[in-house]
Amino acid sequence: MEGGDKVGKGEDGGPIATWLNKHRQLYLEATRHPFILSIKHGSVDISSFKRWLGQDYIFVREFIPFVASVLLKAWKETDDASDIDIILGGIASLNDEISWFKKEASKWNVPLSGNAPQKPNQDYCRFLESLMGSNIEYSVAITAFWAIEAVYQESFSLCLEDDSRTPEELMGTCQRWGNEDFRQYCCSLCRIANRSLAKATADVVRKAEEAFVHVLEKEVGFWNMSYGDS
Ligand SMILES: Cc1ncc(CO)c(N)n1
Repeated sequence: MEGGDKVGKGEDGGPIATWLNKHRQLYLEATRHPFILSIKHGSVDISSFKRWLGQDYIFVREFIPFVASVLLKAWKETDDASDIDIILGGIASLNDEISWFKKEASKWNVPLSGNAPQKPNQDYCRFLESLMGSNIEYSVAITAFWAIEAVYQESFSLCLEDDSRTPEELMGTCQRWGNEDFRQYCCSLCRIANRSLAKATADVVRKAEEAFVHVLEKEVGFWNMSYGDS
């Protein structure tokens, strides 16, 4: 099965399906990274996993205000109340996620406080911040939001496929983002983004595509950071 088809298209086509084709190579780099494949194949280096865990906690803490900013834009710019419900659901699951990170970090002896963000993480967080301003259109922000969630969904669901040899102690991590509910949630975000883009000007659509590409690049950088040695 081709990667982008599962969480990408939603049911209504739209620009996102086109972008997934156009940027397929980069999308695959982000969703089939050697780090994820090493989890799937059972050969993952646990120190890489621990580095990813510590860094991702820092990222998720930054991701919360970003999602809050998307919620605010939705409230201002859309007349569809279900957008708010779906984004609010995302915020609720981030609340669970923070607790999960704390539990998981203590299980692996990964310190969470005083853990400095590495360069690719800083770059990614700065990019998130650049999307939080009120000058950034809802279509652009919701597209980035969808892409950020979709990369994790697509990546971790690979580790749950029947042929995977994911280590038992990493199954919880893979299920967190690879599960069916999270996939559905990503599909909802994709539909919202497509619908919003359908009403946007050509200039905004172009900016949203750019944000999508940036997310993919930042995700690759983030995986590389976890995977590298030291
Ligand atoms: C780097 C990164 N991208 C996406 C997600 C999904 O929430 C995450 N937790 N971390």
